[in-house]
Amino acid sequence: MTARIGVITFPGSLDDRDAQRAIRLAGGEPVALWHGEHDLQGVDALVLPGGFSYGDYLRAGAIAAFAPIMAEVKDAAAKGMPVLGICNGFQMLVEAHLLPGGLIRNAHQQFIRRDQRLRVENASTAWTSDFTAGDEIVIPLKNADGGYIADAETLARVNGEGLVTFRYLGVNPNGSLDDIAGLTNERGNVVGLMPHPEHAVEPGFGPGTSAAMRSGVDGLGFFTSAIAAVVGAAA
Ligand SMILES: NC(=O)CC[C@H](N)C(=O)O
Repeated sequence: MTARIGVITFPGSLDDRDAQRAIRLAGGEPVALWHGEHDLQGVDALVLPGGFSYGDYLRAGAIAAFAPIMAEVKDAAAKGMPVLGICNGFQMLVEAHLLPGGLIRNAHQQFIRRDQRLRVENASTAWTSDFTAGDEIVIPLKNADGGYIADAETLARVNGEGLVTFRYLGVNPNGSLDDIAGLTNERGNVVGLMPHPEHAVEPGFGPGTSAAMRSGVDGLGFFTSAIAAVVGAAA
């Protein structure tokens, strides 16, 4: 079977096309979905892409979390469908309470764009199984509101239960608590992160300085992982 992975476009989404392309390059079939509908078109997995949904008004991701299609996203996530939120998509997942904590303005108050080193902390999620815990990857980071916050109890829980999926390496670019760059839920099907795997899927176009074996294409593993999860579940 070919895994059908939906990419939801919101008003202000920027990286939906890149996410679709990444899915195709990983061997899946991208399906374009629209925020204002209640139809997931039978997809096997979902990507909430990066961008500036609703112009980041109120808080980044806060309005998108109430978009009509989010009702179906929540149902699908509860049933175990792999859901990936990238940057603005991560902000939506947090605002929709599908992942714990919050994302606030970068500590230095500036928009940042850099090739970011990350350590894979949890390789047992639907989106990270093609990595090994401890792997270092480099993918682009570009946002204004990437500072991860949580109360002390939540922070202890995400650290203690292995829900931290990625940590920033080298520099902490935005003041995120405990260098947290990405999280998963307990079940491992919902993952969100601030950096952008969909921009590092083609040799010659992604960052070229990775210490890992997937130099320049470190983002591809996210999509191949989810495809394997979907195909494995159907077998
Ligand atoms: N690249 C993005 O998705 C940016 C997300 C959000 N608009 C921010 O600036 O934080």
